[in-house]
Amino acid sequence: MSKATSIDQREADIRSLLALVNSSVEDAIAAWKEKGGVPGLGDAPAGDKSPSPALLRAIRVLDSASQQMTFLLRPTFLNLTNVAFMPIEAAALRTATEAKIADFLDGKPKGAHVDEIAKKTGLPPFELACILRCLTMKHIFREVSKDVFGNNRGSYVLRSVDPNSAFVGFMLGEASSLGLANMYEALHDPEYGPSLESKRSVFSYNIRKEYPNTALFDWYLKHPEQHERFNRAMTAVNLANVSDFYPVASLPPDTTWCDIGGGIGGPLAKVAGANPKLRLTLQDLPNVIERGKEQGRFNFVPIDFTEEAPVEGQDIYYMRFIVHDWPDDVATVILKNIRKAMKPSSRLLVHDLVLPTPSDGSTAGGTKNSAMNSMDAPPPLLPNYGAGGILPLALDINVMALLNAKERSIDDVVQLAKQADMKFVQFWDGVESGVIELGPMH
Ligand SMILES: C[S@@+](CC[C@H](N)C(=O)[O-])C[C@H]1O[C@@H](n2cnc3c(N)ncnc32)[C@H](O)[C@@H]1O
Repeated sequence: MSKATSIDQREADIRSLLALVNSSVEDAIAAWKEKGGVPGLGDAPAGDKSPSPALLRAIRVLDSASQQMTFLLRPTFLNLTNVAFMPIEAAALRTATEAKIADFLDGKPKGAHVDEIAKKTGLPPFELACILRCLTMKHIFREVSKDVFGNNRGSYVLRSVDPNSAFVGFMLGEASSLGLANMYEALHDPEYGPSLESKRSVFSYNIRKEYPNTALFDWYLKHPEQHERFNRAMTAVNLANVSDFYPVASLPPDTTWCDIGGGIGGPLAKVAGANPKLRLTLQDLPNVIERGKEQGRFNFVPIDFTEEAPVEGQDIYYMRFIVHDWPDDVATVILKNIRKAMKPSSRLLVHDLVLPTPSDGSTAGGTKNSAMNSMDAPPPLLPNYGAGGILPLALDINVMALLNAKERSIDDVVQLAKQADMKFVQFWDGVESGVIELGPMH
């Protein structure tokens, strides 16, 4: 246990946290101004602009400092409810999303009475009012007057045309009810607990009676509606766009860029927007590629990346949120398949959430890179930013539960790359996520 701090030091720490809140708020306002100005509670969200790394950096400090500060000042039981009550908010959000309430409220600036919303959705009015009022406390919907609810910035993205609604549907649908449920029981199970195979995850445990030996992506093949929603959900993931922290715009004309496991083309469309002179290829499973074709304009080549190499001789191979979907043995096979297709100058960009590593001057693959460390939070914040740095750690649990997979540190990826005859070139920091650039070893 750490040595108890003096009362004076504790007060000083809280004031230091408040100073970090103040400075990070100014940084966040400046970052929003770059994108047109700070949004209000009632505004519709501004298009699908990706957050800048500067904004993500400011928010990381703000979340970290404000949540550490309130944790210190709140009674312990109330701190516990912050986590233990999360399923209540999640259930309310799922219900409002499934009922398409944001669609019904669209174009109604004065909102609608809960009785009217209840009639439209087939849900009972008393319960519905409880659900909507709870969500208004989190700035999702607003209560215009007693029992009259309207859309706001938080609810507008729940309209069914918006991929964010698919993301909520996926996370609070199969990811929660089949992925995160019964985690304790699955991890205790003598067959599923110790196994590292994709088809022995918590998700596979929960579906084992109906679908024995089945991993998530195989289950999706039998559930086209959820599969479609999953593919749309991925296009909602709006962290820093790769072109905001990797020099996509300055790549020479006709550079070939192959997005492996690119889904229905969300990330590739942003790459095309940053540099229209690139030659772009989208690869994914055949049925996903068919859906991607509806988005147009790329070279579409189906692939099973666990079985075959991607298109040969590309300048850049790019994978976003792919390596984190697989246990080490399969991830190595995928990297080996890509290595087969690479020419000496090819680069592989592994874009994932990156687990923090200690700031002890350690190296990735023997190459120092000062920008690669995220365990550098200013004290008294936790070195890994605590609440402000939770995303990679939370998603580490999510991919573990769904696929027996994991998020990785830079060194973890470099170790996998070595087994596939690839070496570390550089790390590109996107704050929440990052790109690990790899090249052929020989
Ligand atoms: C987490 S999603 C990421 C999609 C996209 N890269 C993005 O960031 O939005 C994983 C993708 O891997 C694809 N995938 C899964 N197994 C695959 C396989 N064996 N071969 C090719 N693609 C696969 C899925 O269809 C899905 O599009």
